[in-house]
Amino acid sequence: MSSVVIYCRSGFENDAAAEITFHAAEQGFAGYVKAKPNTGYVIYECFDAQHGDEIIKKVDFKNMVFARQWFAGTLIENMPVEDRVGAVVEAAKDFTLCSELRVETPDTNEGKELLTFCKKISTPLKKALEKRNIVLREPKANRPVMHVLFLTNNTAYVGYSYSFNNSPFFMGILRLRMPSDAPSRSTLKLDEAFNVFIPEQQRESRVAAGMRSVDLGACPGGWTYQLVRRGMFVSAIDNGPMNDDLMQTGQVKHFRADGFKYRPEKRNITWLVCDMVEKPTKVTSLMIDWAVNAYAKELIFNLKLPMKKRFDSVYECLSMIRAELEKYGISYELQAKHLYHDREEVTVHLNVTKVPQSLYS
Ligand SMILES: C[S@@+](CC[C@H](N)C(=O)[O-])C[C@H]1O[C@@H](n2cnc3c(N)ncnc32)[C@H](O)[C@@H]1O
Repeated sequence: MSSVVIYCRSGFENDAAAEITFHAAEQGFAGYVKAKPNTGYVIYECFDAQHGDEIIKKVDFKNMVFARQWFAGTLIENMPVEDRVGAVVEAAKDFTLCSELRVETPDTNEGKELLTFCKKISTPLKKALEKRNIVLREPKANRPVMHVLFLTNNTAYVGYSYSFNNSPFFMGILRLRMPSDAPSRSTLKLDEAFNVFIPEQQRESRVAAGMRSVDLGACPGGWTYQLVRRGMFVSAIDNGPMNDDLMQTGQVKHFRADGFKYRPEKRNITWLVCDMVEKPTKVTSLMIDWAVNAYAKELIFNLKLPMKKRFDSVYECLSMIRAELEKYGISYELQAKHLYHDREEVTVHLNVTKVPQSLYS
């Protein structure tokens, strides 16, 4: 496979392009990017036909911030309208047996118009692929996922991703229902972050009732709502007005204070979340301070992106975190993602797994 197809939010093609170029080069691969503004995807063309497959194995998908999904594939153009199924099957004939088929489109208005067609073709296509032993009848773990990304009704990229290194979601999008009693739509960002960053089998223990948390820039309370919903006690820091129903739960204490100055009295906070609108490097420095001083164990925060050089800005902040934590000998896991519910921002998760006690005692 000579192409890597990367899905992103429409308008972020340059950032997704810069990101795949960076990671491919870091792993020693050479190629070039084809990207058009507002198409919702970019293509990384490898100089060596084998490299598409190797890139989606060797570059850790968790390190891709702007990519919602990716796969290694080839472009099929001018499919005969009377036999598009045959054209896709022919393009996939040498694939390793895949566990499932996802017939997708870019997440754009044009893409949405194609979704009905995608649904319609899915059933005959799946049947034909099953017959040729390209896709299994029943999904099975630890097998590649086959993707068909329709760009028009007779043009598509056909390929596969590896289930150990991809997004588990259709079109790379986790769709969540907006709770009717949540105080703001931002609530979905934190809900999505918990779902994307914390593996399902660990969620019950790591995002648990009774934990203490701090929400910096909490008002009107969309993020606090998610913490309360999960049974946590929340210190909500903001000068603005907090949603009344949340205050009634008895789980929330509202402090009218500056989120950049507030620090907890005790080191008993599991979760720090932060949605203050400020320069990304300023928020990053604050998060580093909380991590280095062991004020919280797990942190989720948003970095509001500048208009230009968004890739550079995010990677600068991630480098700052790595450099500081490593300097202090702190063990951690760090992940950042341009979530589906994020717009001009990315969400970062920092899990501090070990802080040398000498740092804060
Ligand atoms: C994007 S809103 C947060 C929305 C919230 N996460 C929700 O889901 O409802 C940003 C909030 O940060 C607060 N804020 C900005 N700077 C702050 C600061 N220095 N200290 C405390 N709060 C701050 C603002 O008052 C505002 O309510």
